[in-house]
Amino acid sequence: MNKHVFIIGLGLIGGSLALTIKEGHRATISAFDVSEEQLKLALALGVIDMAEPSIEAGAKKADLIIIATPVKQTKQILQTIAHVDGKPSAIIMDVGSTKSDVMQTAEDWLPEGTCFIGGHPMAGSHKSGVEAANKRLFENAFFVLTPSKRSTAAQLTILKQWLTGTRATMIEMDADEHDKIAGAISHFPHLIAAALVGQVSDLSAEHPLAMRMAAGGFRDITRIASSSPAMWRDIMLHNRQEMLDAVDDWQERMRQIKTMLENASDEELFTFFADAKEFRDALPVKTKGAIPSFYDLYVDVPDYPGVISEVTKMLADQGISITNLRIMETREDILGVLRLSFRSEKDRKKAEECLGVASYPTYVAT
Ligand SMILES: NC(=O)C1=CN([C@@H]2O[C@H](COP(=O)(O)OP(=O)(O)OC[C@H]3O[C@@H](n4cnc5c(N)ncnc54)[C@H](O)[C@@H]3O)[C@@H](O)[C@H]2O)C=CC1
Ligand SMILES: O=C(O)C(=O)Cc1ccc(O)cc1
Repeated sequence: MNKHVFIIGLGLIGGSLALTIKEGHRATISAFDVSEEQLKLALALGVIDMAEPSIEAGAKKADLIIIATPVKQTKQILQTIAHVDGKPSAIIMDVGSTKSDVMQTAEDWLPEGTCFIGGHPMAGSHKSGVEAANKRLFENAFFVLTPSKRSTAAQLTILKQWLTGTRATMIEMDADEHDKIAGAISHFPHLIAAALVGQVSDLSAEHPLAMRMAAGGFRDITRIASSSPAMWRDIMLHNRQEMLDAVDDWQERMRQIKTMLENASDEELFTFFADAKEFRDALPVKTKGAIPSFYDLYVDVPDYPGVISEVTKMLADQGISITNLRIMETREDILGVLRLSFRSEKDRKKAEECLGVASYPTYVAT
């Protein structure tokens, strides 16, 4: 019999998972989202087979339930699911960026015998919404699973089979360890990126040129400051203690840097940068899917009618699919005025070559 997958919260991650599951399984995929727009768009894009009128309606018939909402909502949703008389063999998972709170809620609320396994794909983007969903989003990335008393080894194996289409590397981890590591490598960098942007934003009030001159390094290190504010607020609140510890550690590091600068200590400053470079250079090579920024290409186009259709036709003639297109409003803010998004690095490269032949300057700004 056809299996049924039910996704609650059909944005970037829910939509991307729907696409990966569709590839590998003959299952019916349905979804519920508080945003009707997201559901309509998902149906139009073929990301899901049907929309559900409520959480209860979808959860009742599902073999796999995926909660892919912001972490704050996940708690409420688990409480709703707890009252649904669903299939006894159903597996429930989430994809939230924090795990301890969610695992505790599942433990507190779900009836004995209900299977819940925490999940966190360590790949994503600063973009949100089902329109940004991409079946290659998780390729080669780590996908953390946090099994608990609420799951068996056999259920974990079944869940991994559902997720094979992600082509991610599954790792199992305790929720507290997950929150410590994710706190350091993912959550805290978001605080730093937003604080750096704040610093330059304040500076630009007096020196407007700062905004226009912000390039290279500043763009690299602050890309994630363009992420969803609501999502990151909730992640911070769910991983508050780890963030407080990280802020303490950071203040101590800044104090040491201040001393090095006050002492004009050239040797210490050199070592500070050299140590950082050594560790950074030794990070695993960024392969597709390992927390990618999407495959965007900025194209500097002249301002005359029809130029956009000229560019898109050129790419279509070469069989290169564009997944998104946006006209950037401020030329000063970014090199190039047209932002094209592609499904893969290969497509972006092909587009770069194709447009290069036609003498359009292109830029990659990750
Ligand atoms: N964005 C990213 O790069 C990553 C996000 N995550 C986690 O995945 C989860 C989802 O994130 P995204 O897909 O990026 O967010 P998103 O904003 O693209 O999608 C979330 C969806 O949930 C819906 N929603 C909100 N409250 C709801 C409710 N009560 N019931 C039903 N639907 C509801 C929203 O309308 C939206 O469509 C979050 O918990 C986030 O921490 C995990 C890995 C990467
Ligand atoms: O765009 C980026 O680099 C991200 O930071 C994506 C991301 C966001 C949330 C996660 O829990 C994991 C990855």
